[in-house]
Amino acid sequence: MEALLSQFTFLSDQALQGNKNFDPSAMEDLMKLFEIESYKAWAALELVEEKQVKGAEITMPILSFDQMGLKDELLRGIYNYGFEKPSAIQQRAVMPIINGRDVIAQAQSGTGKTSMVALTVCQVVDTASREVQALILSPTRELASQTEKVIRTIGDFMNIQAHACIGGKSVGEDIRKLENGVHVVSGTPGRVCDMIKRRTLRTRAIKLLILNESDEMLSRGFKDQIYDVYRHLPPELQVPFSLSYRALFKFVLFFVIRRTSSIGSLITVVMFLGTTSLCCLPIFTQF
Ligand SMILES: Nc1ncnc2c1ncn2[C@@H]1O[C@H](COP(=O)(O)OP(=O)(O)OP(=O)(O)O)[C@@H](O)[C@H]1O
Repeated sequence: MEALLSQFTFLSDQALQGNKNFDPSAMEDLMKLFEIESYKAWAALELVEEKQVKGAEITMPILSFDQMGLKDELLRGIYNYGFEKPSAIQQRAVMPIINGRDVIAQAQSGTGKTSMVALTVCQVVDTASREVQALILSPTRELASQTEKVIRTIGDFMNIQAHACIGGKSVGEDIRKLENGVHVVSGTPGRVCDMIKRRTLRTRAIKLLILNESDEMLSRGFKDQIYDVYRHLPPELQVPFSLSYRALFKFVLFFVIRRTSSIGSLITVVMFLGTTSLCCLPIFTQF
């Protein structure tokens, strides 16, 4: 796997630098191999107890919200929302994100990914500052606005200010809200890009860019807009991705490689396989 990854980085660097020796078909072949190898690795890991897995750095699941070291007001918001304990994906993915890692989190629908995004954002944001510190991009208006609502509800006791920046809604209202100052923006790529270009959405304090259902965003043709947004963000940005369950991993890997080959980063992959029961297979991959 390590040899594959270094070849991957080599090829993506060639692509990024516009090297004329870059061979897209070699990249495609490598992607296929990588996918097969990854799935083999995950399938093998599924057979063993998490704590016995060797050769991969493992994040142990954190079984209660109390053990996550979250802000008191956030904990109140979580319990008030009716959550008693973290779901399986939350147990694995929340801490690595809070600890500043880029994370790829993939799990079935309804397993708590949106809530995971909401609670990590609430933890990372400093409400003493009124600048936008977290940006969440989603493929649909519904998901962007649902995410914003969960953030506002969970973050209610911390007085978090979130705004949904989505196509089809009033531009004037976006401008007014953003100029008043918000901590979090959850939006669709087109409208967010527009707000950034108008300089209404100021990006200098953004430390977290979350790509919600990133596979879906890329397959809907938002790739250029995502890169456009990304270009305007500070270089030391952290980028967690969420993926729908059946996502083709390679869409995201293209983005990850493109990003990590220029700045270097540590990615945590948290995946769940199995349709009837959840298997939790965290793998750290060093690029
Ligand atoms: N820790 C938890 N405890 C109890 N309920 C939870 C928890 N996390 C999420 N839920 C609830 O489970 C449902 C699904 O959660 P969420 O929307 O976050 O999942 P999702 O994986 O993003 O789903 P989808 O892919 O369908 O959007 C919601 O009703 C949410 O309130």
